[in-house]
Amino acid sequence: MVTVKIENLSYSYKDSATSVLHDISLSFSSGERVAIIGQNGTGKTTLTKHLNGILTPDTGRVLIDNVNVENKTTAEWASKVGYVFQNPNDQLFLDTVKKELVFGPSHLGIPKKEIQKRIRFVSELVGMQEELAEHPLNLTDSEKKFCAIGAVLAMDPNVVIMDEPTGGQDKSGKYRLAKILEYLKTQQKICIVVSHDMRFVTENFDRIVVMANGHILLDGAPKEVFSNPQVLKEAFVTPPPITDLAQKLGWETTILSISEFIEELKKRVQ
Ligand SMILES: Nc1ncnc2c1ncn2[C@@H]1O[C@H](COP(=O)(O)OP(=O)(O)OP(=O)(O)O)[C@@H](O)[C@H]1O
Repeated sequence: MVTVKIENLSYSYKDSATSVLHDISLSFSSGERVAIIGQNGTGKTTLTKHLNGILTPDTGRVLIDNVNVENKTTAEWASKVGYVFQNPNDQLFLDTVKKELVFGPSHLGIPKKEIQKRIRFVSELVGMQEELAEHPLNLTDSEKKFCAIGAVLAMDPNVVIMDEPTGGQDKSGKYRLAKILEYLKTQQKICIVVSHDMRFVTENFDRIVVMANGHILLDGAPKEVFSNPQVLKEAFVTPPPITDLAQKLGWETTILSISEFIEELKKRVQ
């Protein structure tokens, strides 16, 4: 079990006159898959960087299992809070995929045998078992993302944060990501993902947090969130096309998938 609590967090970058995050309060509990959405520059990445101490709040605090994140360094939080950067080039720095996967757990003092076991499992989970000897620079952008995810999962953190993992992923990449999210849920991890891919978000998350201008506008289950087209418009969030179509047809039921659309259509023509 793990808990994350963000209490009245406000933040502005030192070189900026304007505040990025305004009095944000949120909490997450074990097994939750949460997507944070909202237009570019609204503070999603800035918010997630507070969860392992990359950034420190101006006011307010973040508690992981009731411990203030500020009380430890980012490196000390690594075993508990895994952070996958938006750009894998900001994260990968070794000359083989295997070394990237081994680096985290070996620095945590995990015994060699356990590390080997983890690498076998994680490399399969992220689809990198054939690329372990490759230099990360030789990987495709999609593979680099999975390598970066694998490097974080190899530390077995209870909180996993991924910034834009769907960026540059094709259908099979998104399918693999969905499988990873499913696995993390079975392990009761908290998984917080920043994404602009509304279809991926509606299909794979239990909860969606909508941000605009450093504020939380909506926070709830996908159906609840996407039943607020006016508020989403304010956040410059475009619902998945199928949801949009149903709303334009004037249906009160919030539709999130093609199968739901067909079911609703059948009811209406009967
Ligand atoms: N290191 C920085 N120094 C100064 N300002 C920054 C820095 N990083 C981000 N910002 C600014 O803070 C605001 C929020 O940025 P942030 O990256 O958190 O938004 P975001 O919602 O994650 O955007 P995106 O969806 O494009 O990733 C933006 O105005 C951005 O220009």
